Amino acid sequence: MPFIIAIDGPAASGKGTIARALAAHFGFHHLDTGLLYRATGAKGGDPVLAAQTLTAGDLARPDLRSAGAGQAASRVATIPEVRAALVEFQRRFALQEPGAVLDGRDIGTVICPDAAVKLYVTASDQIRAVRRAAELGAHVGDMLGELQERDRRDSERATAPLKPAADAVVLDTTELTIPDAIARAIAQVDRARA
Ligand SMILES: Nc1ncnc2c1ncn2[C@@H]1O[C@H](COP(=O)(O)OP(=O)(O)OP(=O)(O)O)[C@@H](O)[C@H]1O
Ligand SMILES: Nc1ccn([C@@H]2O[C@H](COP(=O)(O)O)[C@@H](O)[C@H]2O)c(=O)n1
Repeated sequence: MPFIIAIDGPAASGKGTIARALAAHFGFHHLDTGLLYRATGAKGGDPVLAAQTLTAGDLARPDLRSAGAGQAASRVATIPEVRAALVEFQRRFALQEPGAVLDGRDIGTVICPDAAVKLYVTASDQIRAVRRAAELGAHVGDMLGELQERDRRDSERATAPLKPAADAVVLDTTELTIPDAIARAIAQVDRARA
């Protein structure tokens, strides 16, 4: 039985940083599920058809990390048929041996409700905006508005809204360095594997 780690949380909270580090530490596969929605939004045309026909090339577009691609992703992510088109790929990915780490918004609640470890990674709005602004070379105020708008859309949508799973461990990275946040996540996984 593969070991599944589900990581959810709001935008720029540090999910991807922790997910990549856990995958490297434990030798697991990693899927950044946000990339599926970013690629769907960036493809244009009918979003449902875009999600149904995603290719490796779509996921390798160089413009997917932009704030605009994040906004487009969160709009198509409100469409139930788009989400449905992406479920099977994510669940199949999660079943790879020896284990997999998936990060997104609905991994612990919808995609992998039986995951062995569920982390809900969060941080204050302000610190997330500062970190994302540094990453993209953008203004903190612009990033703050962008993140808050996306979080609101993600939390308020009817299908698979952003929320912690009832059995998720909350990891607030506001006051944590990257190595400290990773160490806490590794400790949670070690505890579950013991
Ligand atoms: N604990 C931390 N301390 C300082 N910077 C951090 C910390 N965690 C992550 N970062 C930085 O914050 C930015 C956002 O982190 P990351 O991309 O991991 O977030 P995310 O939740 O995966 O974002 P998204 O929702 O857009 O996929 C990155 O530049 C990352 O290096
Ligand atoms: N499991 C997921 C993952 C992502 N989304 C939507 O995609 C947007 C971009 O995600 P990032 O992780 O790359 O920031 C995000 O704002 C969500 O709207 C999702 O719905 N479910």
